[in-house]
Amino acid sequence: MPDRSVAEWRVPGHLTCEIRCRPVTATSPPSPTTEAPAPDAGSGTPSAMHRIGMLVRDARRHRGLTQQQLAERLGTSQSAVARIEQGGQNLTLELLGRLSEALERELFSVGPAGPTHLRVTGGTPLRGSVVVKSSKNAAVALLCAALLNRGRTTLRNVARIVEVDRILDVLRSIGVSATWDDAGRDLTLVVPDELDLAGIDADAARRTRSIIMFLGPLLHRAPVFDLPYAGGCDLGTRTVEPHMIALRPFGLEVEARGGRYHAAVTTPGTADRTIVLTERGDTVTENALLAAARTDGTTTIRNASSNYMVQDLCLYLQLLGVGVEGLGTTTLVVRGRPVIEADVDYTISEDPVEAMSLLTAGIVTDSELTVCRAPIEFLEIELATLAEMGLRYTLSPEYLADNGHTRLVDVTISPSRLKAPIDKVHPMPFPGLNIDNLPFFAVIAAAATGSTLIHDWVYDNRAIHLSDLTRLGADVRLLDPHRVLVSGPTHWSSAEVVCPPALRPAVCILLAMLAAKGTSVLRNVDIIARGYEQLYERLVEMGARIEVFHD
Ligand SMILES: CC(=O)N[C@H]1[C@@H](OP(=O)(O)OP(=O)(O)OC[C@H]2O[C@@H](n3ccc(=O)[nH]c3=O)[C@H](O)[C@@H]2O)O[C@H](CO)[C@@H](O)[C@@H]1O
Ligand SMILES: C=C(OP(=O)(O)O)C(=O)O
Repeated sequence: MPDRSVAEWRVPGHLTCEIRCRPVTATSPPSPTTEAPAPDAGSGTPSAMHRIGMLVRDARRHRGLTQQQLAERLGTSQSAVARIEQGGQNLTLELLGRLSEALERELFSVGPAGPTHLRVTGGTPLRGSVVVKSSKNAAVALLCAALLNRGRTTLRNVARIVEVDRILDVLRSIGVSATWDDAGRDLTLVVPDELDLAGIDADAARRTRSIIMFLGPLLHRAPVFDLPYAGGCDLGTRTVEPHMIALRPFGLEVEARGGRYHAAVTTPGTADRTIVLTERGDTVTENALLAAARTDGTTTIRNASSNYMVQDLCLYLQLLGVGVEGLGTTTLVVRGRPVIEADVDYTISEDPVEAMSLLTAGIVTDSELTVCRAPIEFLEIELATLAEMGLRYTLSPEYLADNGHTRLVDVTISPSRLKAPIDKVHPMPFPGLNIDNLPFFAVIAAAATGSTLIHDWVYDNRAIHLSDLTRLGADVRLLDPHRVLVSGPTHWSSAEVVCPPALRPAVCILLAMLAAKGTSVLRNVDIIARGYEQLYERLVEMGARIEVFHD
């Protein structure tokens, strides 16, 4: 196999026509009428016509249409629609186009076919330096926060990731204007006087958990509204109850029914309020801040998260003229402004989780590597733990991020002989070890001598995905859904692995492949684009051998 870089693979030699099946979530409305049965997918591999038929049927049901209603939109008969869905109708491109229009969704597109896979030839060190991009989690919070502002919000240095696109799709669907600058880095948002909440892109909304952060801003915009259920990675059940508790003092009552949150808002009774969060969660703190920002009087939020994305949000709210005190602490005091109309520019700060991912890439490949613009305040415990494990690194003098607040450093790591830490590695809300950085310790622990206990008390399903590292030769024992025991050092070996359906574990497998001699294949990597911008290209620039390919 020739050694081709990602850049070369990204220029397709030819275009293929692809029928791209968009998954329909479990919350789709049930099929409302009597209709001809669709082909039985369990009876063998369905033909292309059957697959298209199933795709049409799923899309129709997702829109809540009967076969008869779809037939009317197409100007055909119900029996013709039944034939299409059974795979018994030859489809012209013209008919596929009309179907897409009638179903209001792209059923086919021209481009590289199928999901994205990686071919990774590992076992060689990386070199040079890499710059940390801005954070996914601050970006989604600020996109939701922009809904508060009647003026123009320009967000600078926005990560070009799928999670941002999903929230943008939702914002645009309700009428928000969102325009990238020519370089595609800065985003200008203008919110209309009236939002089209009925037109919300439910498909995009259901793919992200961050849609929950629409509740805080929207309670100022409409007395009743609906939002689709929040979705996201497969990390196990994630509660929304703390959000409901936090938003009740602002007059918001939410009933979850039929795949949607039905929200009703009454005017809060008191001028000032104190909210005690039952969990020190990041998005729940952000939701409380978003609700408080336009509520008259003073809101005190106790047990607030002081994590990086919350700090970015506080800084943006301050720019909007909202009084926010207690930045970086667990008590935030907000003096709301019922009308916010300000033209502001805010530069999103660097992502500590991306920084940790890039450091891990260097550590497990025994590299001399510099990770530039790492937000040190949000990596201190991680680095202290790594120092304890024997990692050799140096830090540049600190400098400020473009938001004027976040402290950055360049971290240079050197090849090190790692040993397991004496105590377990476990996350805590900031200033603890970041919950999203924990999975990377599994890969690092596999490279270290001795046994490391990794305790993910937070997510029911995230640690489970780490057992995929065994496919590459690691000794990872799942003690229970929350605890893995990793014993090293690992003699990594190449393998073919299907990407776990969770962002950080997926990246962990990729990084282990960089450490493994020989050629590995990582299948269905599209989930990585949810939170990382051009990760493969940037690793290739550091000397990694990664090819992107499609079926
Ligand atoms: C868009 C965004 O910003 N996402 C981050 C945010 O999600 P988010 O704020 O949505 O995280 P969740 O509210 O889902 O919290 C994660 C899990 O931790 C539990 N929990 C949380 C705090 C607490 O004090 N006690 C407790 O038990 C929750 O019940 C849940 O099971 O925070 C998570 C935890 O840092 C991160 O993994 C996500 O990347
Ligand atoms: C769990 C994560 O994020 P989200 O809240 O967007 O699912 C993550 O970033 O690893």
